[in-house]
Amino acid sequence: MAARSVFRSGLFNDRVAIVTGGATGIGKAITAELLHLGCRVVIASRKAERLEAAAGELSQLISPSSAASITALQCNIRQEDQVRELVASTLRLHGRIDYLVNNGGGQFSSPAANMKLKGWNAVIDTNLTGTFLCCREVYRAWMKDHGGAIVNIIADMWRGFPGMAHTGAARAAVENLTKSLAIEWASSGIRINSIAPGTIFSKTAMENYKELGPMIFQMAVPCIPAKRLGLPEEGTIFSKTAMENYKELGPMIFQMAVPCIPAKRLGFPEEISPAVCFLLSPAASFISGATLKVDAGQSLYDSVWEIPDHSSWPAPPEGENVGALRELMKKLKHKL
Ligand SMILES: CCCCCCCCC/C=C/C(=O)SCCNC(=O)CCNC(=O)[C@H](O)C(C)(C)COP(=O)(O)OP(=O)(O)OC[C@H]1O[C@@H](n2cnc3c(N)ncnc32)[C@H](O)[C@@H]1OP(=O)(O)O
Ligand SMILES: NC(=O)C1=CN([C@@H]2O[C@H](COP(=O)(O)OP(=O)(O)OC[C@H]3O[C@@H](n4cnc5c(N)ncnc54)[C@H](OP(=O)(O)O)[C@@H]3O)[C@@H](O)[C@H]2O)C=CC1
Repeated sequence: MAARSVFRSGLFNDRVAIVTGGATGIGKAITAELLHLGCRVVIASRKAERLEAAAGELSQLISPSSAASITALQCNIRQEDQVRELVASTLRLHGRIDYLVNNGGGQFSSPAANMKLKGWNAVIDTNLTGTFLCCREVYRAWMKDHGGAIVNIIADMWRGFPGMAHTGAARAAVENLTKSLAIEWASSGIRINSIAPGTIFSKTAMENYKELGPMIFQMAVPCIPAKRLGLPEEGTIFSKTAMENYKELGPMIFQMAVPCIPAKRLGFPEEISPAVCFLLSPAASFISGATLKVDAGQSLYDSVWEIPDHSSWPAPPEGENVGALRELMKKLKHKL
């Protein structure tokens, strides 16, 4: 991958950053740009092999004259002891931590009614508790006395997140956590902000959704008068084999978003990393507790979640306005 940046090269010379999830997708683009700017970057996530491979690949981008370096440290951000060890190892290695990018995270798609408690907890633990633990550990071990900058990657959950209710709840909580910490830690010279990406395509992000089968069937339930899926012996929709046919639709979920994006195309990780670098940089020296949406306006526009036509709501209260509308509709019907 080629790193580019609109920022002055050397901007982050002698600075040290931890990027969780820094081996793939958005995190990898952030790491590449930080390296390009001279930063010493520690990337941290669960899959050691993928982490090492990414560190090897990204180290090729570093020019011999650069102060930049990259180190891979395995860490599951859901585990308090592992987060503590990540921070301690980074300090042993580099003696300082200037920046933390809480990018590691994710979820699966499922209607809320089908989520198991274990799945709900996995998503909350990863995105909310993991972010909290990383913030708290860098604060206690370094930033409390030396200051620093933190960026939390959240999501486009401004109108809820139907189909991924767990992540919507977790990311909204992280946005609020960002505000609390911006105030509690201001006196240490810490700035903390969030970035809310729109729909961003990367191979690893897409692979996470390869099994969309059950979701697609479940999404049909509200449209079925019986309000349940038909069984094979009833000659209708749902069967294991029918579902298998839709297993590979995962990647489509990204393409399906395009009509809802004012830019009429997907975003890419390299369109998130400059915003992260900006918020970490001295150019953002007066910005804290803020959230920057990097979504081409998607959050202001349309939603991929279809609400089927229905008449399930209680009737409106009778009165002159309801009566007037009824008369109007009757007249209109006659005209048509
Ligand atoms: C329509 C929307 C428009 C959406 C339009 C599309 C826009 C996309 C916008 C957002 C994009 C991104 O964030 S892209 C980033 C995507 N990348 C990632 O998500 C990577 C990280 N994700 C993960 O690791 C996982 O998704 C996560 C669940 C968080 C953690 O998984 P783990 O295996 O580590 O967790 P465990 O502790 O083992 O628990 C797993 C439990 O989670 C549940 N679970 C896990 N996968 C599941 C699945 N596919 N379906 C059901 N349930 C599942 C089960 O209950 C599992 O338990 P059992 O029942 O025992 O098996
Ligand atoms: N792509 C998109 O459209 C959007 C993405 N986002 C968010 O941006 C972030 C990056 O996503 P993206 O690059 O797209 O997708 P990826 O799947 O490529 O990245 C997710 C990264 O998080 C790491 N990770 C997941 N769980 C843990 C954990 N428990 N501990 C440590 N690391 C973990 C993964 O590594 P490993 O599995 O090795 O642990 C992986 O590197 C995520 O938080 C994602 O939810 C938000 C909005 C939209």
